[in-house]
Amino acid sequence: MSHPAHESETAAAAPPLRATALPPTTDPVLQARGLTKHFPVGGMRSKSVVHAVDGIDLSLRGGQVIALVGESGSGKSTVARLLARLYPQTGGEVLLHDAPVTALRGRAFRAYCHRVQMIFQDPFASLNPAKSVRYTLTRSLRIHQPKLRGAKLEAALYALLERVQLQPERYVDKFPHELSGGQRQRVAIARALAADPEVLLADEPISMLDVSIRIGILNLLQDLRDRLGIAILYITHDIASARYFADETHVMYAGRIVESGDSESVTQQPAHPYTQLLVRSAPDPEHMGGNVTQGRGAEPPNMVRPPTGCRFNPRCPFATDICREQVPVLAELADGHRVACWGYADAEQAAAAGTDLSALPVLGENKVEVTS
Ligand SMILES: Nc1ncnc2c1ncn2[C@@H]1O[C@H](COP(=O)(O)OP(=O)(O)OP(=O)(O)O)[C@@H](O)[C@H]1O
Repeated sequence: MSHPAHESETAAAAPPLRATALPPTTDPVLQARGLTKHFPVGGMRSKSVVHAVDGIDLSLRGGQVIALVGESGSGKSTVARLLARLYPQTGGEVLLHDAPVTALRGRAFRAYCHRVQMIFQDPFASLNPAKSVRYTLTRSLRIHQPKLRGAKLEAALYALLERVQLQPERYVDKFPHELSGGQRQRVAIARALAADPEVLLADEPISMLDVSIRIGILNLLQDLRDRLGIAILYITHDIASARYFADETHVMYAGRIVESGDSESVTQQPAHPYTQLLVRSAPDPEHMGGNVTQGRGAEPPNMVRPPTGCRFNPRCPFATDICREQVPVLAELADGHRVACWGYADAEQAAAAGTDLSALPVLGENKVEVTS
């Protein structure tokens, strides 16, 4: 049996798949507006639901990476699956180039899949172990570009492998068991690229890989963003990798986005007490991918009966009555840096909520950082 080649042996030139790269765009390619998913639980007679995602807004532009960060169970994968149309939403909408997307099957769904592709966490499970790289990629090319035949199909196959920095002659006839984890993830990415997509939804694409090769996969995705102008949604529990890789970071807690903005601001001046906790719990950026701790004495929230008001309030050392009673308003801290926390509300927002500034938690101007 041949052994997986070392990751460093895989580098190959990476010419653009398209003749010309798409320039970064200002108009959103893919948007979520008020996206909500409640999963029924407890059998047919039960009215209980898991509040997996509640009212998420996201806007992905071409040539942009957005990270969706949060601990396990916060709803990140559900957002990605809703955007991939793997199941219907309970509320809100998905828009592609401003047009609502409704199809979950049929021709319209297939057309959507050309534009929006998903990469999964586990490259070991996502490739058929009985099929060679050639078979897997050729099949995907045939599905998405049925007019390709003969030499043109072979050229497209080689271009795909080069695009993911695998030397075609060396890897085209390999089987998954002959590849390292990183090489398999590259093949999975190549399969997604066969559709020539505008958007990649990457659900924890490095979390199952050796620490030493994670950076290589993120660099590859960055290259796809830069050269092809692909929009990437990067799902991760690792806020350190979001800082390194993403243009914008959105922090999710218990089905809601609690903070968003450019990655540097969100990770270097975290405002929400939960983001502060994430940043403090993050591993050394040199060793991307550590698990987020739950915080001191903290319980993950019950998603069937989530806490009222701010869902983080049972874990928040600053919480006051208003945090337990009312969903926080969105406060704009700086250009595009937003936080859903009563500690940053202004007098007008406090008055609209029927209270005054003295009833709000002491954050914002008097910010105290969470240290556990
Ligand atoms: N098909 C389903 N049926 C019922 N509940 C579900 C289903 N899928 C997800 N959930 C629940 O929805 C919540 C959000 O799950 P989700 O997988 O989106 O979180 P996540 O942030 O991606 O977590 P992880 O990092 O562990 O994948 C969890 O409470 C989960 O148990």
